[in-house]
Parts: sequence; structure tokens; C-alpha cells
Amino acid sequence: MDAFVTRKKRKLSPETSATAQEDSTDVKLAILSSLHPGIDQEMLLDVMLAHDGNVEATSQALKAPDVPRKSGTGVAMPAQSSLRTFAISSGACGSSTPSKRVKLLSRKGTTLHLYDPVDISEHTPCTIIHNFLPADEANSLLQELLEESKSFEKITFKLFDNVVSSPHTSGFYVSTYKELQEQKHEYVYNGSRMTDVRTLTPQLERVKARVQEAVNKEIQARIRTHHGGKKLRYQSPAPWTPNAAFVNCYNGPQESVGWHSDQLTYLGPRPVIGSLSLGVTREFRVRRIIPQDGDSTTTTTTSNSNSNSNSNSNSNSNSNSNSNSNSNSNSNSNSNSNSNSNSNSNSNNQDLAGQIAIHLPHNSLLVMHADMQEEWKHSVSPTQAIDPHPVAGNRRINITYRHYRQGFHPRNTPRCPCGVPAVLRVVTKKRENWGRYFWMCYTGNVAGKEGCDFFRWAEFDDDGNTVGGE
Ligand SMILES: O=C(O)CCC(=O)C(=O)O
Ligand SMILES: [Fe+2]
Repeated sequence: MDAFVTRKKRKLSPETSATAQEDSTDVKLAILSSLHPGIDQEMLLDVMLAHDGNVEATSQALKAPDVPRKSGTGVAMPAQSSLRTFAISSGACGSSTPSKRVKLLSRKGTTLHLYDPVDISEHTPCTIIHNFLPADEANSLLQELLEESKSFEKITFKLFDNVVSSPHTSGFYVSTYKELQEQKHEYVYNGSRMTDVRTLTPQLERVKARVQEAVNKEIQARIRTHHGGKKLRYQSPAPWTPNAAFVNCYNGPQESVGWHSDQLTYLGPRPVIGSLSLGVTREFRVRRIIPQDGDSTTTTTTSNSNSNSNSNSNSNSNSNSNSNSNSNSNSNSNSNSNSNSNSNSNSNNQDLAGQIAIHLPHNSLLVMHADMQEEWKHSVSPTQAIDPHPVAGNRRINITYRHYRQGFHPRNTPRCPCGVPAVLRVVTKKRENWGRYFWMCYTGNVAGKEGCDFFRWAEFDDDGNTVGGE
């Protein structure tokens, strides 16, 4: 812990530094969460802010006997409520027109619980379909993945002097044998190669086709209802065709995943992800990291107009990076120790309007739309109590279907002087650069690793294809 608190700040470019500072809050939260698993994330954040972002002081304070722990009586599915009860209406609630959207009463430090698909679509960058698969198909897939998950492992990563492991296990599946070989030998995740890559089981393959169809419909509906009929800038106009799936297993109420955005490196900008939940119901939390008045469209437009100023760097290829979010919560610790002075501004970005908890029951498909990864963070928080599932017991299985874009294959993306593919990131902190994408040394994603200071603005055409020889 000392090493963490006293470590010298690495020199970074302003954009890298800004993003890393913001992410350092997540790393700190992940550490605090692992040191104090019984304390709610919101409480951790509040206490950390009260201690100017100092992890050690926060941890000491949390050892006090009077710190409220999570109640042991929580149930996984509280009574159904609709956001309509919490919202101030400025027009028809449930309307899909952006101008008529209701204003949320969720405030910094509070959590709104959403169950109703209309509320979820209205107030988050996600849509949900309950009872997605025929019941017997869902159960049979669940059974298969429970069996598979027996050989899943926790992802481990280095956090300064400690090796930390993800608080759940996972497995990675791709469509073809060729992709499997490429994943093992060409893709790089946090500087390492993935050794356990599997091909989609026949059931995962069959369900993939159903997910693909549903997600494409949802994408079109979202574009109509939320974006005036126009896809987001940089969003791919091509139909969404998933070719990979991460399968996570959360065994028991304490298994979780910290706050993160899924890595863009191999998915490209504005990715869409289809996330199928099976087994125990858990809370999927989202929180906006770009203020609403810098709304997605504004944000992107602003960023785009900046993007011609990249004299410094466009060039070769596009990129890669971790697909798996999990690694994100570990990531970017590079500037952790600078924290004190920025913790306030971090918090502004980190918890702008409170968190929203989306309850994900067995057999629900959540679509994370193109406005999600760049502007929001998500997590699955630990909880005290769950309702056991008749097939899965205490376990929850989550499958995220993803599309690895060919243009973002590591052979097409910039390499940094460290010899590995750079990672693709987006500016979320410095207002003047919101929405600008950049490539940076992968070590910016690996806590405790001193890498090079490789930094290059990324340029895309409107459809998210790399330009400028990248
Ligand atoms: O388990 C979930 O619902 C989300 C998992 C996730 O965020 C991820 O794998 O990136
Ligand atoms: Fe994720």
C-alpha cells in the first residue's frame, strides 16, 4: 500500500494524464473494495473523497467500528418500481424524443433502481429484453456454461508490488479456429497473450444468432428514438455481427466487477455490446462520466472538430486492446499518487448524477448501445444477499457478445516503442478534448509498469474507420 500511496507520478501527456487521473479513482476504489468487501461502493467513494483521495487514510477510516456495513437483509429483487416515481416530468414520460425526456432526480451519491424497460431505455444508454430466450434454451445454456465455468480463471494483474486478481472468473470464446489462433498469438492484453481461448460452443453459437438479430433491431430503434434517425458519429453503419464472447461467472454475492468502460482497442469507437444474463439476478450499475450538457452528440461534435488539429500524430494502423472490461478496473494506475489535488474534479466526473442500478434477472438481454462506453462506466457491485436460482444456485453467468473489428486487428493498429500494440482510449476529462480518441502505450493500462510515453491522436472517418494511414 505504501508503494501505491507514495509512488512518483509518471510524466504523461496532458490527455493521457487526464484520463489516467480519472481512472485512478477506479483503481483506488477497486483496492478499497478488495480491502473492505463489506462496504458499499458509494460509501467507499464518499469516504475516499473526504480523505482527498488518499487510499491509506481512507482504509484506516473505514476500519472504524461505526462505519455502516451493507445490510445483510437486502434482497436481490426489491419491489418493482418505475422511475416515473422519481422523475420530474418535463413532458411525456416514456417518450422517446430526447427533448421530452424527463429529468432524473438521481443525485450524486444516490442510486436509482430501475426494472422497467421503458425507464432503462429512457435514462441509460442501454435497452433490456426480459425473457429473451425460450425458457428451456436459457436453462440449457446456463447448465452448459456452469459446467464450462468450472475451468474459468480469475484474471490477474499487477498493481504496483501486488498481484491482484479480478473478483470473478471468466472465459473467452471466439467464432473460428483461425480467430482462436490469432487471439493467442497476435492480440495482446495488458502486455500479455491470452492462453485460454475457446471456440464458441454450439449453444453459444446458436444464441449468438438470436442475440445478433435482436441487437440489430434495438440499434435501429435506438437511432430512431434517441438520435433523430442518425447513428452517432464514429458508430459503424454496418449490421452488428458479433464474433467473440466473454463469459463471466460470479460465484456468490461478493463476486463483482469494478467500475470500468469496456476497452475500445479491438472493438473500435462507439461499440455496441449484447449482454445476456443467466442465473442469479444481480445489479448492473451505470454512471455517467461526461456531463449531460456535454451530451453525446455535442461531445462528439466538439471532439471531431478538434480532430484535425492532430498534427502530431496520425499515421499507421489502428489498434487493439483488452476486450475485457475487467482488466479496466485494474488499468491505468499510472498516476495514482497524484490524486490529492484532483480527487474533487475526478469525483465530479465520476459520479455526476448518481448511479443507476439496472436489475438483470435470469434470461435478460441488455444491449449496451453506442453511447455507452465513451460516456458511462459500469460495474456489478458486490452485495450481501442474493436470491438463489433453481439451476445456478448462487452463481450468475453473464455473456457479453462483442464484435472485434477487422480494422482494429492488432496487425492494423499502431505499435508503440515497447513493441506491442498501442491501446485506444478516449478523452473523458479535459472538456476541450472530450470525445477525442488517442492511442497510447499499453502500460498506461497496467498499474505499476513503467512504459514509454507513446501518445498519438487517433482519427476516424464518420463510420469509425481509421484514417491517416493508421
Ligand atoms: O456481468 C456483467 O453484467 C457485465 C460484465 C462486464 O462488464 C464485462 O465483462 O465487461
Ligand atoms: Fe464491461
